[in-house]
Amino acid sequence: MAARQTSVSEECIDMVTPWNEYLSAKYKRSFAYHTVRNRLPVTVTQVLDHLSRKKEELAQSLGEVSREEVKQIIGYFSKLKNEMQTNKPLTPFNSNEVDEKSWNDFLKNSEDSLGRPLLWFADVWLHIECYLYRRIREAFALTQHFHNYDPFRHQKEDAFPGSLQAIAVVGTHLVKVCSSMASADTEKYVVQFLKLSLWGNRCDLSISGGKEIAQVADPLEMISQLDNLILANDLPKVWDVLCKEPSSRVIDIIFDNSGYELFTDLCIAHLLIKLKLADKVRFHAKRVPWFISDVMEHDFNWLIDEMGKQSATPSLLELSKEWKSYLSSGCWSLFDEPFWTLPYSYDCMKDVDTELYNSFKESKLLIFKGDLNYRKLVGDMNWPHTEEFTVALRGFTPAPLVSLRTIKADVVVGLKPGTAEEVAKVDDDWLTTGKYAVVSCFC
Ligand SMILES: O=P(O)(O)OC[C@@]1(O)O[C@H](CO)[C@@H](O)[C@@H]1O
Ligand SMILES: [Mn+2]
Repeated sequence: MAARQTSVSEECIDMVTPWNEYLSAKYKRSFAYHTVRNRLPVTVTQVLDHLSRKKEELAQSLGEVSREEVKQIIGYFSKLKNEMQTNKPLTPFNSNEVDEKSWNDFLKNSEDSLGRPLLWFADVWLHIECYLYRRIREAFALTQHFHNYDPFRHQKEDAFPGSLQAIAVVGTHLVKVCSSMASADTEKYVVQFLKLSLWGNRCDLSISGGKEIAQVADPLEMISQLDNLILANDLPKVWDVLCKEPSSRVIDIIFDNSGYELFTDLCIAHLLIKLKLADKVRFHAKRVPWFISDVMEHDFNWLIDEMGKQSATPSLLELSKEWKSYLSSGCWSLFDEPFWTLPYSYDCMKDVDTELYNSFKESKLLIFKGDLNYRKLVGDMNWPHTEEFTVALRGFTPAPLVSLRTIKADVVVGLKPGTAEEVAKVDDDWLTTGKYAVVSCFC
């Protein structure tokens, strides 16, 4: 295999991402570069620090062997950080996980025509960033005691108390709305809860560098003031899809983050069932720790259990009970297909996971949450901002779908001519802070 240049400074070009090119850290004036250069090493360092701090505690509860394994993991992460910072080739996985062949095939097939592997600062940002989280997973997969360890769990759980008040306000509102809604108000409330879930996507621990973000105390009050920050708003189209009486009564929600955002997603699922706009909701979570705050099965069950302990808020007790019964009756179901933690954009789903793609064909509506799902929908490419969402999907249209996403990466489509320029005038960093949002629908 021929060696490629590995120096970061030689590999990167001092420019913004050109239009219609893939986002990549090779463009020094891009968010991808900032992420690979600064944000991702911080994520690895935080995991390292966490383990170093917990070493004693873990050795006491798991035994002396675990101490050796913590050392092994720390060594793995130091090496990983070095590989990233010195722009080394992306190496294959070797820990016998269920998705290993898919990942290694992907890496092999991504080599260039001379057989040179991917590099951290040269290739598609989406692939690089997903690879990092899969490598974090591998460090634990290679051990015995930490095989299923989620190094981000403490951050996800620690963020919960800060959003409890907001959860209580929204939960109490949901219960009230469901018990007394006039049919003329149905659209109003469905749209309101879709907006709550949209803005819930601001709560992502990966954008805040792992720091807790407390949710505002009254999100109902807040969302009514944020409409002008939704730069493309297809909510009316979403409502039309939901009202139609097609053969399918199944809705899919492809989760993003745990905690408050997850709670708002479950509120939508609750409302859709109560209003008989769906008979079944299928949720899709991640099977490995992902982008710090993404929902895994444990986080999902943990949230519903925690709600069931909030005796000061009867609505949360009621919802917790009802959601458990939805799960046991099969009205709600949770999946964690390996596809979501592969690096592929969604136009590849049909070939890479045909079963998942075919199951989506049965859906009335696919609801994709968050920034990373958006990047995978539009292929992590720097589309002109006025490009149509449907074009950017490049054929990924198994069923009607909507993306509810606050903008945290420098790609966005579906804007009216002039909108991007107007926003850029007032906010330099409008593409990366999560202040603005889009609701983009294909139907
Ligand atoms: O998908 P989410 O949780 O909304 O956001 C994930 C995120 O924080 O991570 C990526 C950069 O590291 C960005 O796409 C985005 O900012
Ligand atoms: Mn996320």
